[in-house]
Amino acid sequence: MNPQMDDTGQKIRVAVVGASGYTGMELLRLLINHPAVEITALTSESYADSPIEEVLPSLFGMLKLTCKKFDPREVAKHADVVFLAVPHKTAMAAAVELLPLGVKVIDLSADFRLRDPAVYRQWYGADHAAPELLKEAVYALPEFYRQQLTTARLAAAPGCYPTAVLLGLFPLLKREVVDPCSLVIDAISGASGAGRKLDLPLHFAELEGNVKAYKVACHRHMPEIEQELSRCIGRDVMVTFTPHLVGTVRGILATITATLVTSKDVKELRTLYQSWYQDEPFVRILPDGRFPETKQVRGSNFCDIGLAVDARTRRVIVVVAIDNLVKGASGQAIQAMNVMMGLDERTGLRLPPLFP
Ligand SMILES: NC(=O)C1=CN([C@@H]2O[C@H](COP(=O)(O)OP(=O)(O)OC[C@H]3O[C@@H](n4cnc5c(N)ncnc54)[C@H](OP(=O)(O)O)[C@@H]3O)[C@@H](O)[C@H]2O)C=CC1
Ligand SMILES: CC(=O)N[C@@H](CCC(=O)OP(=O)(O)O)C(=O)O
Repeated sequence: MNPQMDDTGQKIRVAVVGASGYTGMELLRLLINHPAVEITALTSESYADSPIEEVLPSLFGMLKLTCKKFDPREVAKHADVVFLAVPHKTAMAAAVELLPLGVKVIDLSADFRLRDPAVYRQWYGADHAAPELLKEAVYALPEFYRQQLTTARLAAAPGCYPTAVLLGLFPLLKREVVDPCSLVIDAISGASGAGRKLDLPLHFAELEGNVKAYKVACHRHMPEIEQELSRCIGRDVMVTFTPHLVGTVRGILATITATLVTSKDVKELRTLYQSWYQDEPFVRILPDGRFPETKQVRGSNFCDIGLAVDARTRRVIVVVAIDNLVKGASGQAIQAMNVMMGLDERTGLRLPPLFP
């Protein structure tokens, strides 16, 4: 098959719901260069009837489309695939309206990530609008659910922190190299992880020069991480997860520590990771002595992983970096779309990081 077309030889018509936000914007930045895609519809509630190049001046001259208020019939008329880049709770209502109209839906929010509606209610404070769809939705981490994505009509793009943590931990847990009760995760995010909406702690004067822990022991990504780790090894896993906000724009750096239950040295662990991810285009296992940096992945779909072993404490330290808006959101969603539409998974995503 021509890797630049779907199996009918047509361009894939794509709509972005929530085009005015950060992940919507990032979807457009990447999709504009995607050779198999035509962007056909954009929605925004606050900027209805505004040309996108006015809403997002960085796209001036690159995309001649006007944002409309969300109308599922209008969106479905113009699209084969719809990305939902809107807040939790809004996304599930939109998916319920869109799916019967025959489009594929890729949701960037958390609405279809958790499989148990009771867990969703506990962490998101609302009843799920479509619990039956939770069974159908595929958790869109292509490195682990590639096969399921090939036939999916509803994909739930993982959260940004879970993406980094799961890619960093799966090989260790699958190969039973660490004690699953010993997982401690410290992760740092830039402010774009919180979206574009106005919020006092994100004001320049409060954010610049600051680093702080937040939602300590109660972040809603904890159940998402635990769900996927538990599925990975077939028994319940709990983690200690501490997110931090730092005064920068993009990037997540996650440092994961776990107690080794076998006497593996760092060379053996690196070999394990290299073989685990050898066919993965977006996971890079760094060589001995090198550790990931957010600036080395910025603007790209890469997930960089570095490893160390502290022989004194018998703990392994896994450091992971991603760009929260790319591999942590929009790039990953496009990667999932490529799989769902039978395209080469790398299409439109072969971007070197933006450095310095
Ligand atoms: N930022 C990140 O790093 C990541 C974000 N996500 C998830 O992706 C989704 C989008 O996040 P992000 O782009 O950062 O958020 P933003 O706040 O930047 O954008 C949200 C978008 O949704 C629209 N919107 C807001 N409220 C409503 C509503 N009630 N009904 C319809 N549309 C609404 C907004 O604009 P308008 O008012 O113009 O319609 C805007 O286009 C969220 O669910 C978020 O959790 C996931 C992974 C990473
Ligand atoms: C810095 C910051 O505020 N980050 C966000 C993570 C956003 C994200 O990736 O994920 P969701 O789609 O699950 O909202 C937070 O902690 O809520």
